[in-house]
Amino acid sequence: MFRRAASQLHGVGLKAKQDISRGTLILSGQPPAPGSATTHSLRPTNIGALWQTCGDLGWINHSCTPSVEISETPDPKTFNVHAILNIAEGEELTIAYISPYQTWRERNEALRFACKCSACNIEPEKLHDSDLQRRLTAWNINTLRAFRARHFSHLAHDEVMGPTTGIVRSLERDPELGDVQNAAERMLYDPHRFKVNDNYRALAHDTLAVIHFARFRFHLESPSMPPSNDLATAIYHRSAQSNCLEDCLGYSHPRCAKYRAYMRGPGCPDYQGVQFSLFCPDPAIDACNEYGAERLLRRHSNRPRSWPGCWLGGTGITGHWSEWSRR
Ligand SMILES: C[S@@+](CC[C@H](N)C(=O)[O-])C[C@H]1O[C@@H](n2cnc3c(N)ncnc32)[C@H](O)[C@@H]1O
Repeated sequence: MFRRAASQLHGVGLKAKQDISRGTLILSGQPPAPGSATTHSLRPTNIGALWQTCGDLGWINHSCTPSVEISETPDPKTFNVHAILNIAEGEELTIAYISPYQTWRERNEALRFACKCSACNIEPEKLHDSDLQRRLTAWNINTLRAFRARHFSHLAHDEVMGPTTGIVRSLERDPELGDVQNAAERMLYDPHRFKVNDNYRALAHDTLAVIHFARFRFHLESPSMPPSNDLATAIYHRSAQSNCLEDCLGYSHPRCAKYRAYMRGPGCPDYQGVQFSLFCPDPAIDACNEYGAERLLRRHSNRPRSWPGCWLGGTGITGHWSEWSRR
């Protein structure tokens, strides 16, 4: 999948022998026994002992916008290296030796060598924005981690996704809920975002799912409250579990028991913001979609007119929320 080759960053590095898609397992290894010798001369970094495992890992150069990442495995004796970006054939595999969510100065001080990666060698007038973006990302990550520790450290994932009314209300009362939601949304949806690594993306995704679900539940329990702007997202996350709109929203359809709602989520290539589609698995029943959409709109007719960019799609239905509400 890769080979050793001369690098523009430093000496020898690893280069992709083929296109490698994001998420691919690139190599596995075992941390060295304490005191074992290194297999070639490496300067220690804060990846620490892992460098000493050498083999191929020891040849990966650093980048502040890395393309691979070390991930732990359930077995503490092994580690994996995954691609976190799509890597084209011939491109160098790079890893972050230090946290990339620091300013240029901080990163280069921590590295103790002059980094030659493209992020460190941008035009001087772009450096300020780049530093701000990285600081903001660090702030987002810390905010999400703190929120998670506050609310979920003691809960299993299933409990989080099916919160009791008490948990839902405690989430809704959290004074930082809006900030946390913004932090998670920036990390997931901001097209100009710094490329956060997969662990942080997953953290943002989970946190947002929980917040949306809490808001959705809160709205259902308190119909006088205006619905969250992210109802569609809540439906999506809920329906991912149940596959059924009836389970999600309490709607039933006379002819189709499997009526389903889903949102084109951020993992979808044509995702364009808060957007969702409704569809019926039976393409013959176009009316089924109309019916569901109208019910949904009727139920949420008290929502603000400014409810942003939601689309209804699926068999026979494409439209904007504001258009549908006028029908
Ligand atoms: C683990 S080695 C990587 C293999 C190294 N290229 C070699 O040929 O031995 C780490 C060393 O490579 C150099 N290096 C790695 N990434 C670099 C980068 N982005 N810019 C400049 N030097 C880098 C640094 O000297 C660092 O201490």
